[in-house]
This record gives sequence, C-alpha cells and structure tokens, in this order.
Amino acid sequence: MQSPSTFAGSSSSGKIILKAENLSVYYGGTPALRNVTLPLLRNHITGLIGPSGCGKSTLLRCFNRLNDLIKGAQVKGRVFLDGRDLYDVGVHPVEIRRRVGMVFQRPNPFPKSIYNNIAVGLRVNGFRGDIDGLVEQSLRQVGLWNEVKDNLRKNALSLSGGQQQRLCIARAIALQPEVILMDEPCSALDPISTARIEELLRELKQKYTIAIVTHNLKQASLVSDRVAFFDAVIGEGGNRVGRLVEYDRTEVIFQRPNNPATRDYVTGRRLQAL
Ligand SMILES: Nc1ncnc2c1ncn2[C@@H]1O[C@H](COP(=O)(O)OP(=O)(O)OP(=O)(O)O)[C@@H](O)[C@H]1O
Repeated sequence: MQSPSTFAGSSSSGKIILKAENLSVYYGGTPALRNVTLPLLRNHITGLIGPSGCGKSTLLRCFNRLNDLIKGAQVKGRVFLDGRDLYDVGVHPVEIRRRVGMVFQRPNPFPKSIYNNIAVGLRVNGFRGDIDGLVEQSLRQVGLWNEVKDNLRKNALSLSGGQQQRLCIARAIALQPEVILMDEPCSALDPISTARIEELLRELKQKYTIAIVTHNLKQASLVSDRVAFFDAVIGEGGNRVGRLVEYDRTEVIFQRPNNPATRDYVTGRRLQAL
C-alpha cells in the first residue's frame, strides 16, 4: 500500500486533497468503522468497494460531516481537507458541505422546477453572480442542457431517473465544490443511464475529485483511478466492524491485489463480510 504525500507529477493533480487519518466511527457507542487512514488524490476518482455493512457510506459521510446529523454517531480521528482538519473547532459544517458535495443512491431532486433545483442552492449559499449563466453551465457540464433547456420551469420530478440523477450532480457542481462524494449513484438507474453517468464521471474528474461507493465491481474498475477495499471483522462486542484492507491503483486491486481478502472479493469468491 502506497502512502506518500504525492503520487503523480508536480501539478496539483495527484496530490492529496482530502485525507482520513486514524478515523473510527461509532453509532451509539458501538464501533462501525475502525482506524481508517485513506488519502483521496486531487482530480482522481477513488472507488470504495466492499461487502455490505463494512462502513463505506459511513466513511463517505465523514468526508463532509454528514454524520454530524446522525443522532448517536461519534467520529474519532481526523479528516483533513487541504491540510485543515474538518472536525476542528471553528470549522463550519455548512461550508464543508459546500466544498465537499454529495450525490446519493436515489436521485433526490427537490420537488421544484429544474431551474430552481440549481438556483435555490446558489441563493442559499449567498451567490450573487449570474445565476442563469451558472444554471446553464452546470446543466451543460452534466450533458443535460439540450434535453431540458426549453423546459427549465418544469418540475424536476417529471424527468427520468437518469436525468434526475444528472440534475442532482449539476446541483452539486453548481456550488463549485472541490470534492464530490457519490454513494452508489447508479444503483437505481438502468444500464444506459448508468453508462452516461460513468462517462460523465470521467469528464468531471478533470475539474473535481470524486469518491464513489459502488457494489458494481465492473463500474469500480472502469471509472476509478484508485480503489479502496473495505471488509468487516467481528469486534469485541460481537458486532461487525469495518476496516480498510487495501488501497491502491485500480489495476493492482483488480489484477494483483496484495491481500487474499481483496482477491477473494474482486474475483467473486466471497462477496459477504466475514
Ligand atoms: N444511522 C445509523 N445508525 C446506526 N448504525 C448505523 C447507521 N448507519 C450505519 N450504521 C451501521 O454501521 C455499519 C456500517 O454501515 P454502512 O452503511 O456505512 O456500510 P456500507 O458498507 O456502506 O453498507 P452498504 O454497502 O450495505 O451500503 C453497519 O453495521 C450499519 O448497521
């Protein structure tokens, strides 16, 4: 497993932008994720894979302090965004969530017009510039502009599932985040919509850093530059506790993983947690 501060080149691409360090998460005092150290590299897509319940979504939520909103959740350890600990006193979670956006499993547009799905977030975040221009630019970036430009006042819920998910991505990127977290963003979509999102991810990484949780190993191998494999072990209390097993370049994880547990998972020999 590599852990240098820079993985590629001298530009900012490939440098660590976000990093979990010795991160553990508890729900109601019960550990769910233990001692994870994981750097995300700028302009890279990092795939988070592993069996159900090993803490992938939990980790994702630590990256923008969404776990703060879960009663009984406790985070120990540190998460650095551009070198600053997100959990430091004085860091405002709302500002963090603007810089680190999130797209969820099920498309969740607001029951508002297509236009307002994007404009509302901009207004709430105090954006004073050209809202129309930014709505158009965001919709163009996700390849939705030509499909919706004549119907911007139509309710977003009238769009197809794939279009709704692209609108949710547009809503996230309109706020010009540095990182986009995606929690199984294609699991509710048909294969054509999924392929469009996968293509979009490869375009978006030119501007953004992306972490994506996926159960679809083909997707993880297609879109990710690096992959983190998680597993769960039985903790002292008899519950499963997630851990990071291996993190490396995608081809290493899928073709010559170092850990037998990774090999068993990526070859389909074992898909459940221990
Ligand atoms: N809000 C919550 N309250 C209590 N326990 C939770 C909560 N969210 C997750 N957990 C527990 O934390 C552990 C890790 O769950 P998490 O959803 O992060 O795993 P995951 O790897 O993303 O699973 P999946 O692949 O099924 O989505 C599980 O044991 C789960 O029951």
